[in-house]
Amino acid sequence: MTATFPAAVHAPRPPGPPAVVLDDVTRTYRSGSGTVHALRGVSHAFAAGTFTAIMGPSGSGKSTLMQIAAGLDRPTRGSVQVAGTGLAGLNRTTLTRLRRQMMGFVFQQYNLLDALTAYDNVALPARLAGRRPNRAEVIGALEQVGLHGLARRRPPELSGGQQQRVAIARALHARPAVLFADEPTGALDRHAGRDVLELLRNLVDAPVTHGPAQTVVMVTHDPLAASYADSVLFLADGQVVGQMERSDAARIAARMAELEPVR
Ligand SMILES: Nc1ncnc2c1ncn2[C@@H]1O[C@H](COP(=O)(O)OP(=O)(O)OP(=O)(O)O)[C@@H](O)[C@H]1O
Repeated sequence: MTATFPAAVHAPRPPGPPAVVLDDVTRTYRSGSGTVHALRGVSHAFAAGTFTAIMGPSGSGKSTLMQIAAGLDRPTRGSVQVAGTGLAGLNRTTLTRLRRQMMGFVFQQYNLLDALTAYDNVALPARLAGRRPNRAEVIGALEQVGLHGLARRRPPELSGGQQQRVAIARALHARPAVLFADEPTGALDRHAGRDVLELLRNLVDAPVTHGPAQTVVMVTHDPLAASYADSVLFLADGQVVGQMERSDAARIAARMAELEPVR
């Protein structure tokens, strides 16, 4: 493989208190053919103000871990805390409110509303939280991701890379404590993917003027994407089997190759 060390070499930031804590999380699915152990006793603390990539072979539990960390699914056993709040006892309404206040999402398929303009997609979380969006800030977020002048376009009128940047502008504007990204570069070409990764890196590195430091948790299959993170968490068969700090794509790829089942 020809992976090179990315331009995103970054200075370490002193670790803060955890933004997300998983404690002995197990998730079991019952299906027609039996029981699937998607996660088996996973414990991990994602420090605030850090960027973590989650990697592992297909079916190792990455998406399940992210869904549970974001309160979109509940563990069969174990507990999750986000910004100091335990998710276990929360009812659906409180959980939805916490998600809107604290979390942002960037998925492979952009999760934008096609009927809304880029501007209105960025302003949506504020509106959902009952706040009036600040026009200058919404435009500022779009400018920050290089979409100056495209505020009135709807997602179908934008390229994949531009749509993903709208999703990131929405996260910039909402300033969630934790941004969950699931294969955010999966549908993009190399150039657009690099732009997105640099934006995610900048979210974490930007000086915190108000509110909590931003934390990014990203699921990816791509070692080059993972090399933008402070830390890479490796899963296999529903368990954490390793962690690498500030590593380059070649070393991450080598670790992944050890985990992939021989075909
Ligand atoms: N709703 C479900 N019902 C039954 N089994 C499920 C369900 N969701 C996930 N699984 C199983 O749990 C395991 C972990 O799935 P998960 O999607 O978390 O893996 P992943 O590492 O994200 O995989 P991929 O890289 O292929 O997206 C797999 O064996 C999967 O088939």
